[in-house]
Amino acid sequence: MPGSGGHHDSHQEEPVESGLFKLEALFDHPLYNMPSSPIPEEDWLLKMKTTVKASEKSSQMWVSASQEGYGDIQWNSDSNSHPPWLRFHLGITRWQLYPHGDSNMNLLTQQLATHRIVSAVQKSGGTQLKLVMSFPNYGQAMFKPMKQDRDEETNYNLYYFSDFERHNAEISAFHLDRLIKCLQNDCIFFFASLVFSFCLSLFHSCLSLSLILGYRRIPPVVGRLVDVVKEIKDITTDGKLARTFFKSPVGSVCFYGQCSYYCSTEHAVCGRPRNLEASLATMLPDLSLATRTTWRSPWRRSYSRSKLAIWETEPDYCSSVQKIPPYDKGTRLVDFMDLVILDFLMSNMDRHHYETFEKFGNNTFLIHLDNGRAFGRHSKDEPSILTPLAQCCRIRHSTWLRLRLLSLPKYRLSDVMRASLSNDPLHKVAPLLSENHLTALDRRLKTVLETVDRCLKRATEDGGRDGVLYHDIANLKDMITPAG
Ligand SMILES: Nc1ncnc2c1ncn2[C@@H]1O[C@H](COP(=O)(O)OP(=O)(O)OP(=O)(O)O)[C@@H](O)[C@H]1O
Ligand SMILES: [Mn+2]
Repeated sequence: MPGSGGHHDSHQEEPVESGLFKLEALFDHPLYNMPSSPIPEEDWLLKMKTTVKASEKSSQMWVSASQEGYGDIQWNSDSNSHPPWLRFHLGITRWQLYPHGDSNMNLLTQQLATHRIVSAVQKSGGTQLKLVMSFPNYGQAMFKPMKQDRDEETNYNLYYFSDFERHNAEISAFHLDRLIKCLQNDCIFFFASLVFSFCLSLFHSCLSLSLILGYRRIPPVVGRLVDVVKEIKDITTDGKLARTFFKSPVGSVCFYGQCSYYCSTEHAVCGRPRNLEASLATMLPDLSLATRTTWRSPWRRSYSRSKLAIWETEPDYCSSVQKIPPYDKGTRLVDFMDLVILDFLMSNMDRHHYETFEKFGNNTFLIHLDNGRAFGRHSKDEPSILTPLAQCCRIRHSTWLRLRLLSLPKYRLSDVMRASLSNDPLHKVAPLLSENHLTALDRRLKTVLETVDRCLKRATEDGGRDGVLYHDIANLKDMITPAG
């Protein structure tokens, strides 16, 4: 469905404060407070060695490192002494990157936003310029610089595969992911009668957490104003990066690095005159500790100006995907639909691959990395992103209920997103998403719900809705219907 040409719909822009109340109310809703069963040993991604022999101590990475700028840190197995990034790593499970209401998130994001940057080197591999930054406590973050003003729309003549990455898209995707993500397998089985008392006990701790409350498939991302001289040029050990710094005609400090897209004088990123907006994403555990599997999206675009992908011409494409592992079993197909919905809402056409942690095999959540090409246009929607949902007509029940919740005025998606994003440090510089983008979210949410409605209608005529809704919350069904 084409967009409304950029003009606002009838509802008035909400002040952030009332949005914050909505956000609190949303996070207080039972759909966002599912008690989980204890996590079995094999469902943790990493394990800390609890006993370290004195003889082994010196070989421990964080004890032996003596790089300049790093503090002398003594960590032991007591998790209170762990820095937030390590706690984040140790909290990753088969079904989510971090738990709901995780108090560690506040500290983690705060450190990303403020801690001294002791190293900044280019990330090898990616197609566009990005840096890996390190902090005194050995934490690391992926840095993506600002390339486009908030109100600017990507040129309509640019193909999705030539679009550039946006720092505010990375930040906004993280917030959106927290808001719409579904419940995970480990939360499915619980006693309905316990839910409300449990939620009540969570209520206070939820309220006291003003920041990130956890949706869990995108590593935490924050915005930060970086001094490109002090925090990159002066400290980098990456000679190739350092050589690309220059002063622009108006005296701004710019650099462009080395990569296969947009790394040239013409596409340099520039400070004002030295301050540059950027996104910093928490790094996942190193691949040597937790290997990841990369999966090609079955609905991948052709990445060609002229060719179409099979799914664009084959209406029955989903039935063949559903027969192929891992989409034939478990939650993979509905997890993929969750990703599709996220991508449609933020208009990300660049989801060619997704990753999972190898340790968990086929039975695990999908990591939603690389969201930089989202939020490029607000005045146009891209219905083809929803094709998998339209073709498969399959969605997690919990996701569908949450989406309905977010379509109600009481929890309106644009309002809770505005409020959530107001917690980011860069909000002070300018709102992370312009009003037009927020309005687009509500419009697109309506389209998603209409797509599911069409599926349900067709299924009801054919004899049952079970083919559409993947029942992950059967017990709660009657208690949490948003309309109720
Ligand atoms: N937070 C993160 N922690 C660890 N690794 C990450 C993180 N974000 C991205 N990566 C890895 O870095 C690589 C490049 O990141 P990203 O996909 O964002 O860049 P890109 O330039 O768009 O790459 P591509 O062109 O392959 O899509 C990816 O392969 C991904 O596995
Ligand atoms: Mn990419």
